[in-house]
Amino acid sequence: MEKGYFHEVRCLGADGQPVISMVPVVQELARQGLKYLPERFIREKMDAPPFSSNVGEGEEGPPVINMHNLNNDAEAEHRAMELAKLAKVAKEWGVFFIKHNGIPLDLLNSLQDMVKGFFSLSFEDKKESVGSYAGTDNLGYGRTFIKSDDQRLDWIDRLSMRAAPKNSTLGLHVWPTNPKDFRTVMEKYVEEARKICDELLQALAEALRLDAKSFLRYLEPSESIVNVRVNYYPPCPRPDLAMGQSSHSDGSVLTLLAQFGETDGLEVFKEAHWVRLAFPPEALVVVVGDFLEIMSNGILESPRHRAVTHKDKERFSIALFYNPPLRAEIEPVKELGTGEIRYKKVVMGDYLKHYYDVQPGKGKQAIRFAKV
Ligand SMILES: O=C(O)CCC(=O)C(=O)O
Ligand SMILES: [Fe+2]
Repeated sequence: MEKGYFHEVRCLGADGQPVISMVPVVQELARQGLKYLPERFIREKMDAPPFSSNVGEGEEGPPVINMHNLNNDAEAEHRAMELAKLAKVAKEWGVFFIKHNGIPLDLLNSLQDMVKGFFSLSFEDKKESVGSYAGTDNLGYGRTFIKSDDQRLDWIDRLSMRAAPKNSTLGLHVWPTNPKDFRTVMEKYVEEARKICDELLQALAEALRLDAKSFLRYLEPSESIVNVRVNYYPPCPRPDLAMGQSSHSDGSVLTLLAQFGETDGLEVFKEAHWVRLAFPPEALVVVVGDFLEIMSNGILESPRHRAVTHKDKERFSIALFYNPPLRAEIEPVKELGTGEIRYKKVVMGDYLKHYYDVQPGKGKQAIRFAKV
């Protein structure tokens, strides 16, 4: 391989012993203008991208939810209609767009400047800006879900941080110090995003005719956990052979996804097809996570989803994962328990440990841990 920049990732070698795997920094490969795809990024046929179909707003894609109408002050009739729409899309897709979400446009623009500012730094400056990698490889600047030295790699670089509870550093220095305002801006965004998640969790419970607090009661503001992950997919020499992010479901209650610009890339698995979602301008995406699947006794299912890459275009997405504290015990809502109970009570921390143990898995492997 060319003169290289590498993420050093602790994982297991062929003999099962811990090794440091040298994972190429994808952005640096793209900066070198590679014309071919290095072998470690070539995917097996089965999960290669070509089986996708494209859908946009108003076609067969998931309808856009208008947050104005979900507001408690909205006209009763409008609210009831929006709740019905929400129930339908959440059940059928497990993923949907929201508009009129109340996040000021200038905040989203500043966030974009911060994120792009960080990724425009040299590799050395990024390392200096972030300070340290996480002990496990799921926080900090680098790579997630590298399990073995010979694993096929996604075409992605990442920056992951814990944004709540506030000031929970876990002893890590994962917040960039350059750009200077990165943390302040991201924390402002997280504050707004969290309000949206709370409103949605209340609305989802009502949409399923449950007590409004059924899901929210796990997410006490001072204790709940917000992890933010910036996904950067640089231009890729062979999008037909590579994957930006492999098929997975999210280890969250809800995930709120923002992307910059209109370059698509998110695909959802529905009725045996990968469906490429076109982002309406200024919309955010909401993804049902594994914990909401458990709480709703499978009435809502966390969708398998993945991200593809483009030949000449880069793409950024910001995923915000919203979760109760690690000691919380999650179980199907009691009111749903009149029929068959399909999920066991799980401790958040135990489930997440399992989730990280099986990732990168084949789609929805982790949830089996919670199935009765
Ligand atoms: O980049 C995307 O659109 C998908 C990101 C995602 O699914 C994740 O980070 O969990
Ligand atoms: Fe995801």
